Amino acid sequence: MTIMTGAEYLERINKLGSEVWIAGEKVTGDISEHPAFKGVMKSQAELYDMQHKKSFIERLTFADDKNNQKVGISYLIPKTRADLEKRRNMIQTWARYTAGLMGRSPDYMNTALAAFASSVHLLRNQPNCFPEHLTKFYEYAISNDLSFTHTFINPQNNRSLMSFADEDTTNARVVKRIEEGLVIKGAKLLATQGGITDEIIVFSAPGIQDQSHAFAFSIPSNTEGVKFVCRKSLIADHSRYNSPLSSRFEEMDTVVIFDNVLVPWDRVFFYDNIKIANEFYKNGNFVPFALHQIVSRQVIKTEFILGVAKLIVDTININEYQHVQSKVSEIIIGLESGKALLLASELQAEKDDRGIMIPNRTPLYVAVNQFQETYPRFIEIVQLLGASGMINLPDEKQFASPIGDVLDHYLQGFEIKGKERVQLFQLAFDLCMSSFGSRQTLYERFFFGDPVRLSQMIYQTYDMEPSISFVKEMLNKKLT
Ligand SMILES: Cc1cc2nc3c(=O)[nH]c(=O)nc-3n(C[C@H](O)[C@H](O)[C@H](O)COP(=O)(O)OP(=O)(O)OC[C@H]3O[C@@H](n4cnc5c(N)ncnc54)[C@H](O)[C@@H]3O)c2cc1C
Repeated sequence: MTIMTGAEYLERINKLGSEVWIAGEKVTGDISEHPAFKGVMKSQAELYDMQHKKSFIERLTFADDKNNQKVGISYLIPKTRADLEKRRNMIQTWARYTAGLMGRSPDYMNTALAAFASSVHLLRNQPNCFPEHLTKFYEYAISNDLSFTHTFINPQNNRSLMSFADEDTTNARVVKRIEEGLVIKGAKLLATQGGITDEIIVFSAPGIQDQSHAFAFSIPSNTEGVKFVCRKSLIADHSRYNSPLSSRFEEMDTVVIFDNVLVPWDRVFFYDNIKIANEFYKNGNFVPFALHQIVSRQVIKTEFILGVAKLIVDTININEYQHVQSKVSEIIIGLESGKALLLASELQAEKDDRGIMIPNRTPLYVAVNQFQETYPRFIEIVQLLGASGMINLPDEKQFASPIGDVLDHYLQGFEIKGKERVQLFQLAFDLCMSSFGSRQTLYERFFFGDPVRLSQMIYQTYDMEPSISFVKEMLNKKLT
């Protein structure tokens, strides 16, 4: 097999029949027909179909000569700056289709797996590490265009620095090491799209101190004992007019429970190695490659929010007010900064010893940390511009009813009919005020981790020596 079609994705996930719990019931039958999943699975399927369309094939795939097949660029391990540009174009093409609202479009985890595979050297000759399993699995994933979710965060029961002193009864951990593989028991807090992907990649949370928590592996989502427990669905309505975003892009978040799950050895990448667990992500290529994907998507999302803001401004004709212009400019500044930081990461990319082109992580760290603050502000700006228009939104049925013509008249905007104006504001509501929109804000606030610790990471990893020397030189300079 080579690149997957949408129909193949749907068929595969339905066939898996993973254990998914929602509203107190186990999903039975085709999950792609379930009201909570059908929108997002359809969108995901459409992304896969794009890989086959003449107009997108060049942007989304490359020829893997070794295996004589077409492969999604999301799996590409870049060797040149041109490869990085190709990656950016692929990510942004898919992101444009979802307005950047699907943080777990397939490229996110494909990129992560490619990053892991390009860091296998860190596992070589280390205790309890299996670099060959990772390489083989990466090739298998490419050949089958596998879809993934991932989970690493532990349940939020005790975040104290001393939590390791308590007995662990909740976190997913290795409870047995047997001939067939590892046995995992416990939970991981979050897997977005849990239960609607082929596989789940599971790895340790940062800063672990217990050997039994130090692992990385991938298993099929329907592995015996794996349970995905959903939150409530955030789809208000399946009508594209009433809920244009949540009806298509509500990804679902799940708690993942491992009930004595057997992970076969050939799927274990490492285990019982605290040093590797803490260093593999930090020193490998995961951070720069994942961040390059995230920032590429966030740029498209910002472009979308700018469009929403400007259309609201035009629709109620508030262009002339200075504060309105300043507010829209804030979004423009965010957009242009994001684009510049993304390009800076590519321009400053360097090849590592193995010839892999690594985008510079510093501008990407800055971009993602900045977005954690600016995204909620962009949402606030749309609310401030839209005002009461954000809430007074008759639905599609009202416009189709005998009162529709009257509404069309009284709810008209500047040079636009009522139904069209309300459609725009429905979209703004879904982006900023619906349950779906609120989750989007939380998502971006915590994308790639807690903003507090992310900014600390920038402090800890930034090379400030040139600035220090600069000041020291200035202090010692004698006047002539
Ligand atoms: C919508 C959404 C989707 C997500 N999807 C996924 C997914 O698919 N897979 C996945 O694995 N994860 C996912 N996550 C989890 C995400 O990675 C985490 O939210 C993020 O890493 C922060 O961790 P936490 O939520 O456990 O927050 P916590 O670590 O519990 O933080 C809670 C609060 O305590 C403070 N705090 C805690 N510990 C410290 C400390 N040591 N020092 C200073 N302050 C501290 C934080 O600053 C914060 O204010 C998702 C999160 C959200 C919101």
